[in-house]
Amino acid sequence: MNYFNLPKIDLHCHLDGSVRPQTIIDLAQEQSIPLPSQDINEINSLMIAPETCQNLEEYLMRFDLPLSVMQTEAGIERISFELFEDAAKENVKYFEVRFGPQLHQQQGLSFKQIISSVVKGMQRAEAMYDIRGNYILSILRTFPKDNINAVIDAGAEFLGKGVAAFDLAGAELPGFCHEFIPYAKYAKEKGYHITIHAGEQGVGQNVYDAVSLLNAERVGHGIHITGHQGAYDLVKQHNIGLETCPSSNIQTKAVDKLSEHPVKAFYQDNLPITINTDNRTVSNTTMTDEVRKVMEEFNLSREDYFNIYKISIEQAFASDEVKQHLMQFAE
Ligand SMILES: O=c1[nH]cnc2c1ncn2[C@@H]1O[C@H](CO)[C@@H](O)[C@H]1O
Ligand SMILES: [Zn+2]
Repeated sequence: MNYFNLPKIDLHCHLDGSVRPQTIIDLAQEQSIPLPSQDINEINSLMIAPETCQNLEEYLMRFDLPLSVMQTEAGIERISFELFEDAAKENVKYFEVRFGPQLHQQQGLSFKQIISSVVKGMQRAEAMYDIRGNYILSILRTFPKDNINAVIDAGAEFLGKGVAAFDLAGAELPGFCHEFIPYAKYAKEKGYHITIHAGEQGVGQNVYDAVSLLNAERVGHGIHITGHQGAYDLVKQHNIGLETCPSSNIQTKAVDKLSEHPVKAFYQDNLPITINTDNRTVSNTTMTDEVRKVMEEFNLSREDYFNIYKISIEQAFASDEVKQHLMQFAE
């Protein structure tokens, strides 16, 4: 099967984990930021999470370098444009990209400037290529909470105009959802969709909490509902979208190897799974690669692929018009 040509939908991809290595070099030069090396291969290898990565925390250390050049409006706009361009060129037709506005204030940008820059970059790509998109605002779970509502307020102006959802990301501790109830509620009241990273690092209860306490409509990863019947049943009953990211899960040791990934078992049990990249640079992947890996490892057919494509449309935080457009590519 020609995986490159298949129409694809990516609902879980981080902007800062998906920066082109050459862009890091260019922007560092423009902004006089010292880099550990000027060699593109060296920069590339500093950005990719190594095989020896032991957990999510080690994986997350790869984000400091790209974030150092994502502190100006022009830099953020360019990186956003390039990510949508890269995705469009491998036939991603709809793309939801997430990022943490709190991570882009090292040089004093306001949340409005930051969010407006990512949206501008996306819109520039939408005008040039056959791709549609939306942004998801990720709050870092380990950061102080005093500016979360300010992020939500700044993003609310862009709802329906490039921003669609609220997310929690970063290191995953058991029981984290309890601390975020008022923020998720506020985001929902403002009109955000809700997706939450949960059940990535072993704790199925976190998925249960994300759905029951935070009103999550989708969860990032969610694979550890396998060990928690209550969470599994809740996901099934409420048709909660599971944003699976197979390569990332292997790097962070969420699963030991692809054959042990529950994506196929979930699919066979009619759970709404989607296939996504998580971090194109840090996980050294593309949608073409993720789709190929899953389909070949689990012997999925073309019909299975288009079933998953349609699940992704159903789970997308997109307008009805965009969903209809995406249905044109379905078989
Ligand atoms: O797989 C993941 N699980 C949890 N957090 C993540 C993952 N990938 C990236 N980030 C976190 O999200 C922030 C905003 O994009 C990144 O800076 C990183 O800390
Ligand atoms: Zn993620």
